[in-house]
Amino acid sequence: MDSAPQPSAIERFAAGLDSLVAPASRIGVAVSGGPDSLALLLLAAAARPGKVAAATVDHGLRPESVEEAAMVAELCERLGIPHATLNADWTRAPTSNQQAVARAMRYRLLDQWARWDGLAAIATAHHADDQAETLLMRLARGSGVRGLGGSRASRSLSEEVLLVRPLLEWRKAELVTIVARAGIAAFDDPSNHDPRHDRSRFRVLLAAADWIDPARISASASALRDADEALDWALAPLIASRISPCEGGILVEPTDLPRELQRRLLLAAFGELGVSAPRGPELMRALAALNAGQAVTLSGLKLEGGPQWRLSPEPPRRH
Ligand SMILES: Nc1ncnc2c1ncn2[C@@H]1O[C@H](COP(=O)(O)OP(=O)(O)OP(=O)(O)O)[C@@H](O)[C@H]1O
Repeated sequence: MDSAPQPSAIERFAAGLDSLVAPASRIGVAVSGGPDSLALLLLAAAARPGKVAAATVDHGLRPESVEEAAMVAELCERLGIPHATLNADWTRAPTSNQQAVARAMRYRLLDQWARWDGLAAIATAHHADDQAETLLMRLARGSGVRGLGGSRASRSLSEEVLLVRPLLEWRKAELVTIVARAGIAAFDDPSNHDPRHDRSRFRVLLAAADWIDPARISASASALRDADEALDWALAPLIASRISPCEGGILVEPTDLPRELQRRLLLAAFGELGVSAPRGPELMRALAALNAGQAVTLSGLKLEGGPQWRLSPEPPRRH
């Protein structure tokens, strides 16, 4: 079957993938059956022959999902690529926040599969148009540097497995062309057009504004991701030198730090006490109070301000 993308596309993809995962390593591709991940499959199969396996997660939440997984399995068989269908095993199918719950399940299953099959990394097909949608969505929610940076090209999925996104600089139209040229019919997930999802609304908005170039927005997201990584790099020695244990809690030394580093230091202190991060606006209010020398309670902690901040578990309330 001659479904291989153009040599220039394979070369471009291979260069990007090799910068994320060592060329000798076997990788897994996450293929939903949509055009983006089918293009990823074709590119990976051509760029790393014999070192690619594919998996489709059947979330069991839409009646068509069985057929979609079977179609990807059949295509992989024709391409000579090993394929696994990973079935979500819900003790209780999610009723609220379904997309986020399904995503968490998907990454868990993909990670288990990668470890079982000895794959160094899982690749997903997130692309520049996704990044642009994410940035706009998060701007509309008032996100900070981290949120606006969108998806990273590489992060750990677990201790043994990397999650890589080798298509972040590719446009969706390029991926659609690769699949169409190969004569493959992709599935269309109806939830991608569901106006109840923020992402669908921003997709429509971007498509209608032909004066906005998603690749430029994606370049901004990439610059913000670099800035976010630089801030984390600057924070690491501050965590070691400015957070210390004290009787019944921990002390934080915030003096002279810019507000964004104070904010990250405070988040690190929450982490050290085993408390998950509070919502952004709540954290900003607490930060202002601490800098004004006040005491506040947040996420079950008592925070006392001043030149040094003291964080301790909130005493149990008396009834
Ligand atoms: N059912 C699936 N089986 C295998 N891979 C999938 C499945 N759904 C999504 N993926 C992978 O994840 C990529 C992103 O998919 P999609 O944009 O639908 O997910 P998302 O939930 O919006 O993104 P994220 O996972 O970053 O939150 C796809 O291109 C594909 O590589």
